[in-house]
Amino acid sequence: MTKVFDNVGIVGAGQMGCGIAHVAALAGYKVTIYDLAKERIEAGLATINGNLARQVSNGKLSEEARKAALALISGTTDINDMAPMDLVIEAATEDETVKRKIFAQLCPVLKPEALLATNTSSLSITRLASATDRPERFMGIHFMNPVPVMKLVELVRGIATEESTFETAKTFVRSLEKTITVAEDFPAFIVNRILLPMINEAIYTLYEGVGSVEAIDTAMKLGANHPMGPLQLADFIGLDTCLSIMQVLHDGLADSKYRPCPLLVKYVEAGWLGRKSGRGFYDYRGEHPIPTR
Ligand SMILES: CC(=O)CC(=O)SCCNC(=O)CCNC(=O)[C@H](O)C(C)(C)COP(=O)(O)OP(=O)(O)OC[C@H]1O[C@@H](n2cnc3c(N)ncnc32)[C@H](O)[C@@H]1OP(=O)(O)O
Ligand SMILES: NC(=O)C1=CN([C@@H]2O[C@H](COP(=O)(O)OP(=O)(O)OC[C@H]3O[C@@H](n4cnc5c(N)ncnc54)[C@H](OP(=O)(O)O)[C@@H]3O)[C@@H](O)[C@H]2O)C=CC1
Repeated sequence: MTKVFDNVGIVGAGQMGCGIAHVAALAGYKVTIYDLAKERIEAGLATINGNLARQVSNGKLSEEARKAALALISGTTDINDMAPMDLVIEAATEDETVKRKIFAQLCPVLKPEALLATNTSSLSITRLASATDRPERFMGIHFMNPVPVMKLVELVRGIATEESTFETAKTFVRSLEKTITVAEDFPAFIVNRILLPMINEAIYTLYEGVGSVEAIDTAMKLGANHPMGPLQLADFIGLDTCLSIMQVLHDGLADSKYRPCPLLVKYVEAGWLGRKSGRGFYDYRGEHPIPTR
């Protein structure tokens, strides 16, 4: 597959940043992951290594390809290391203030011709672009979780995104062997506009006592053939991210049907963010996940 450039920077060594680094390195890009804390980066690199090793043991990847991909990935806590990047994908926390602050620090470091993209799940691309020095070279490249497995990437242009930026992003995503869908710049785009209200409704179903965590997840897995139950999926996405997306839908579309369930708010306030914090609708701290309700 044709590579469009060599150096890809990722901001945020969370589950998405690491997943994007994983697939980009497998496609031959030199990847640098930036995050605030050294421990985050170390944990992220360990996760990538584990996921690559699993692909080797499943026969999906050769040992040589695993080693070659790992050798292409490095981590940094110094934003100045983003200077040589041709494309930077921001995959930090789903919070507009956090993302704006990152762009303010990142833009002066980048080459003028570098492309900047965000993996945001919901936020306005046009508004985020306005917080950069390059709205014409800025757009949404929205990967799905888990990135190494999910085939889709949503591409979202802001009002100022140039056609050449969009074309380069398409070539980049195709070089990762992902399928593209194009969404307009409306709150939460396509996948999350449809998926998150379903998850929020599952949380209301729990909140109103219609079913237990286990009943709701079993119902949707066996009754609707979903690979994961909606509460299991919410924990997998991260409850903070789910809440942020619902808030963007609620604020952006001004319709009460998007009101985040108060139980979701409570879990996030408790720091029960799902798998990444060890507890959400399930408790992951033991050998097997145990429903928390
Ligand atoms: C919030 C947003 O902005 C947008 C989003 O991403 S919304 C979320 C979209 N994602 C989904 O809806 C995921 C729904 N769940 C699924 O599709 C499946 O449960 C799943 C693919 C995650 C796991 O599938 P499964 O059959 O239960 O598990 P399993 O057989 O162990 O894994 C299947 C593959 O996924 C891989 N995998 C599972 N979890 C993984 C992870 N966290 N990271 C990387 N790879 C993972 C496994 O290694 C395996 O790979 P191979 O096929 O190469 O062997
Ligand atoms: N989870 C999902 O299923 C999906 C998420 N997304 C989107 O991808 C983005 C990342 O999500 P996800 O990976 O799940 O989130 P995570 O919480 O797993 O990771 C976010 C990472 O960003 C780091 N971070 C926070 N602030 C900064 C900063 N100023 N500079 C550098 N790094 C920072 C966090 O560090 P710390 O924890 O120390 O704050 C953390 O390591 C979000 O925009 C989300 O909406 C898109 C598709 C799917």
